[in-house]
Amino acid sequence: MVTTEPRAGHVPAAGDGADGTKPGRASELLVLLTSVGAAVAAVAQPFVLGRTLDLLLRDGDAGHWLTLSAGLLVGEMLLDSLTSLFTGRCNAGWTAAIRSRAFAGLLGAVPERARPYTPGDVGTRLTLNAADAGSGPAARAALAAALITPAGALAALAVVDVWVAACVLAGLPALALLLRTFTRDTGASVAAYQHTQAQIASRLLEALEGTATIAAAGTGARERARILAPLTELATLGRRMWALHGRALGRSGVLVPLLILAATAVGGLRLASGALSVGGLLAACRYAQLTAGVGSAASLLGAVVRGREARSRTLALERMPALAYGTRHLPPDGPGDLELRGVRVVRDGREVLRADGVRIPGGTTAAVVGRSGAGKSLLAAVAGRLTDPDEGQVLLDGVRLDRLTREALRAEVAFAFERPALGEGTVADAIATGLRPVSREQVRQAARAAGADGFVRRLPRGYDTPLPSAPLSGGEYQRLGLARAFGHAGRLLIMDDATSSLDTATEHEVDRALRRSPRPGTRLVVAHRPSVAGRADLVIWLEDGRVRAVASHRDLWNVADYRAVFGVGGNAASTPGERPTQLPEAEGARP
Ligand SMILES: Nc1ncnc2c1ncn2[C@@H]1O[C@H](COP(=O)(O)OP(=O)(O)OP(=O)(O)O)[C@@H](O)[C@H]1O
Repeated sequence: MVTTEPRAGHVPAAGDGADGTKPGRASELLVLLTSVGAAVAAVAQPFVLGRTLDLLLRDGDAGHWLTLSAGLLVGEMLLDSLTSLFTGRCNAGWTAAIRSRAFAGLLGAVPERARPYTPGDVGTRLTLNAADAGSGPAARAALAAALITPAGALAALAVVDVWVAACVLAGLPALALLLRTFTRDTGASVAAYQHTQAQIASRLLEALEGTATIAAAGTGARERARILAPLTELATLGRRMWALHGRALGRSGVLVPLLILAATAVGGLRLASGALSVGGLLAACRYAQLTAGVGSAASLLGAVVRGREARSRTLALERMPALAYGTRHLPPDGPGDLELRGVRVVRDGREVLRADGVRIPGGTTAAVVGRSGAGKSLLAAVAGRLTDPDEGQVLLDGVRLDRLTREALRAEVAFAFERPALGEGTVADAIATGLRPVSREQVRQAARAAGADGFVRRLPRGYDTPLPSAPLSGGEYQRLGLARAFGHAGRLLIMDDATSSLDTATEHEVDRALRRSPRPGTRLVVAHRPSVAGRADLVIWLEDGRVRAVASHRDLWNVADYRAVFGVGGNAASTPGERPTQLPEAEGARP
């Protein structure tokens, strides 16, 4: 049975309650309650104030109406302050939850699916967009309350004087139209603005990664222009958003006073005809003002629209497809037999890998060899289930990888990459990080096997040196990545270009140390050097995504096409089986 890994969005993320409840929900409710309370107080005020005025004019004593007026005023102020407080808490809670869910979605996704998202784009989604999305719920609650005020005010106005109410009602469609146009236009601009922001961040990060290349090529000015190119568009979009805001405010700035003026005029006529008291006129004018205040919802509406667009960007990370895991475990003490059966990988409608009947006996080392783009990394990814093949199966000790539990898979299959991501802890942390706890002694052993112990001990604080302050070369960093993989290796270790920065002698030492390990396991090594392929027990030779041969390096070396993979020409026999020619001495390995 195959179970689906709990989706990132369903995993209680940092900031969620222990029961998985949404962190901002309580604050969101409080924002709604306090802003509704403030709206009710605002709607009640004109009526109470008008009544108080009438009583004062008539008797000179308004009694408890005066207290009620003061109470409503103070109450509204208090509720407004509480709304601000809860809005801050609500925004922070939602932002944290949205960010950690998006992050969890990204980390749990099939790496293949995460590839199109550049680091800059991801950074923008996790920072700016998460914050905008986190402000959305409170803005929505405030907007709902903000609509209560004009609706309530209109109803109260109808009670106070139906003619003034009719006058205000006649002007409302123009205000509604204004808000509708604003929402529509802002939505499109905000989406484009957020996209362009991400574009600039992506280009900046790309350039930061390639500073050495840029400096060497002297292309700094061109690079700067490339990064800043979308800035013109960003500025245009920003100006357009401000123009939309300005236009909405300007139009409502004309419309609202006109509406209030008309309502006051009608109220004045009603007062003159004796149909309305002085207090009634005061209340009617205030209600007209509150009803027309619907135009002020524009800024809240802007925040809601911005939040909605930003949320769709964080959801794209949160809902990335995750690998499904099974419920099976591997047979204990299995040798690590690996088999690829009818494997086919298709990308963009093109078959990029086909491997059928490829068997790697447990405890042996297999080198994956082929020209650039032949499918080596893809085969390594499929063999360790970083991605699933579109067809076929991969079996480890007879069990399909996709039937294994996540723990069984990751405990028994370790990866080492060309550019490992080791975090910002100490050197010891970098090696020890993994599914299983690793003792200090095991950290040292792994480092020794990876040829890292010597340089680590020369670091200012040895294994306790924080990585960001450790002056490491590319090859040394790579050896720490190897040490981590060795420290956690189960029955299958996959090394994808993981020794590319090592000199041949060090690489040879690493290989020897691995062979001496008490449980060597099976190793799949993506190899670019004949020396590595020469030391492997067998070679999987890939050509244009297909397995051209599985044989020993010694046998394959007879084939001119195979030698050409390593850039070695010569007129040796071009079919396997003939006597092998010698490897170049410089590579230090003979088949
Ligand atoms: N996500 C993808 N979308 C489209 N094509 C892809 C994708 N992943 C891999 N490919 C294609 O599959 C082929 C094999 O890629 P792979 O990275 O496995 O090559 P490789 O042999 O490891 O190359 P190199 O030695 O240069 O690293 C390439 O043509 C590559 O463009």
